[in-house]
Amino acid sequence: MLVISAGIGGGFPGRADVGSLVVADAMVAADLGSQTPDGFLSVDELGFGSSIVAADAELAARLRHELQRAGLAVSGGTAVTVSTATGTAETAAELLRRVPDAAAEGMEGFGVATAAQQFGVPALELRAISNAVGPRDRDAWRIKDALDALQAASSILREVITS
Ligand SMILES: O=C(O)c1cccc(C(=O)CC[C@H]2O[C@@H](n3cnc4c(=O)[nH]cnc43)[C@H](O)[C@@H]2O)c1
Repeated sequence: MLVISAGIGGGFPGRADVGSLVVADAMVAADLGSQTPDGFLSVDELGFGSSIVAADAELAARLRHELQRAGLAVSGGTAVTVSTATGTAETAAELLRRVPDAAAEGMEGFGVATAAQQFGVPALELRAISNAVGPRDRDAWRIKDALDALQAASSILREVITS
């Protein structure tokens, strides 16, 4: 059994371009914690749990390889999960400070991966990039391009998980 969280997402500039795919190595709840006068403390630092779930490394690597072989642009890195989509350069920079290998941003991945983990089921997160993570520019979102990339990836995904 395998749980896959797939959807559109933001891409960190220089890591994942609009229209490309990210197959995450890890899913991180990047804003789960507490603000303090001295900065953000994660749930890990607070001692309340873990903000990271690792993806199934072997499957993630195989999927990236097959997507590349099919001519699709794909990268790895961490998929951060947030409850407020990033809309400023400052927040994007803060997320990269917290999660230096962040490649994509979405709103569901960590929750899905945590549920899978609780049932002992491996998880993957696949994001097709519709927009850059940074200053909000709704007109620049390319949802159709991202959905086209996701559709192209889905048949390859099916082959990888059934082979
Ligand atoms: O209009 C907006 O500014 C806006 C802000 C947050 C979310 C939305 C959506 O309609 C999409 C939610 C959906 O898409 C994923 N997604 C896509 N890009 C991002 C992003 O840069 N940061 C976080 N989530 C993103 C998300 O996982 C949801 O599934 C519109």
